[in-house]
Amino acid sequence: MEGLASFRSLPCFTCRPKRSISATRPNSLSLPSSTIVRAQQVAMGSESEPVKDELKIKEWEVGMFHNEVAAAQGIKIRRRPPTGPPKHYVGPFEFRLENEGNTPRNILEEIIWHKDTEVARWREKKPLHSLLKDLQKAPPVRDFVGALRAANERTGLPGLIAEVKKASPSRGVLREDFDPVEIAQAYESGGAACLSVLADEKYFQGSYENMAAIRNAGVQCPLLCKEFIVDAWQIYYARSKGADAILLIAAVLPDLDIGYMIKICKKLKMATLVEVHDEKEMDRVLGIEGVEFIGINNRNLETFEVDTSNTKKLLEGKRGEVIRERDIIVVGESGLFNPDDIAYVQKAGVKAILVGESIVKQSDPKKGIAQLFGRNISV
Ligand SMILES: O=C(O)c1ccccc1NCC(=O)[C@H](O)[C@H](O)COP(=O)(O)O
Repeated sequence: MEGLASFRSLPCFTCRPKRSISATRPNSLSLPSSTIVRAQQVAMGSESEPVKDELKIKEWEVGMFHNEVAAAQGIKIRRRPPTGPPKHYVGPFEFRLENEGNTPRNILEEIIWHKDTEVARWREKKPLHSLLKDLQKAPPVRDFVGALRAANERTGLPGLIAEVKKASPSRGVLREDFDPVEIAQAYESGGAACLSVLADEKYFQGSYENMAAIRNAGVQCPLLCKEFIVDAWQIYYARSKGADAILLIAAVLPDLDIGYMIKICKKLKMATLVEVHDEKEMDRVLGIEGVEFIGINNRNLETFEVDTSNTKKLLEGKRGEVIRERDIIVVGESGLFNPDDIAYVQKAGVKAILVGESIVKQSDPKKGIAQLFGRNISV
């Protein structure tokens, strides 16, 4: 597998310092090639114990600079707590009182801190050489963006990415009788072009297994692994479970991580949906090589506020022109409930939409799709 040759267990942004990060901290982020070789040995399971320890120390050192690099790009979400284990999110007021130390500043930061430790555990349990074997058995990749374009051309409406989501931090449990395969099948027969499957367990009650079950049940729609990706390992794992696309959140990942992860996805023939929420993130993302597929989230993941005019704002003027020139497919995400909402974001320039709550809550999600669009889009 060609893509695996470039996998490293070290944080990604450290290994391809295209920009002069070291200008701010000499020698801290350019790893010597011997370290990279040893990282590859660890990834392939052929290293000795002292080498493993040395690498862990190196990884920790590099991790300590992550927040610094991210902050330089305007990213407010810190990858790790400044010191010690995280406490739980305590809300904006308490944050002001307590956040001098290790309290996450908002729910997105809490999720990321949890994900960072969770993924480190997964990597220990399933190193790359073991993941490689699973990857060889993965089902063939399906064309996610192609399916959205085809749906858009067929219906004249934005292609639908229908979200299989049991719960969320902002809305709590959306559906008690949650059968992911049944919901996925209903979405498919209702005319969804693609599906988004929540993989996070702690905050969304999702799982990678739900995605594998949907794929193994014969659902034809391409699948987006809706996960908080902080490490390339998750991309390979998602592929091994049948994902055709992954999500990268610009509020969380520095530019070099995004560029590097897009390259991995290309090698795996997967699509990469890069999600932005504000103008600054959109400008950053438009400057990253290889970005072809952008999601505009109308939900502020730090405050939960939803405003569909966000999609319009980010597609106005020069940004919209660049997007059209480059034929980038834009997805309008969150807070879409009825045909007026769809018409609004379509007029703003989206060719696809990502919808969860308004359809997953319906007793018949297939009918939910027809209500969302104001007509049956499956014919
Ligand atoms: O929805 C949340 O509470 C949330 C919290 C933290 C990070 C992400 C979160 N949601 C992800 C999404 O934005 C939505 O699942 C997706 O866009 C669909 O939105 P909706 O149609 O409003 O369910």
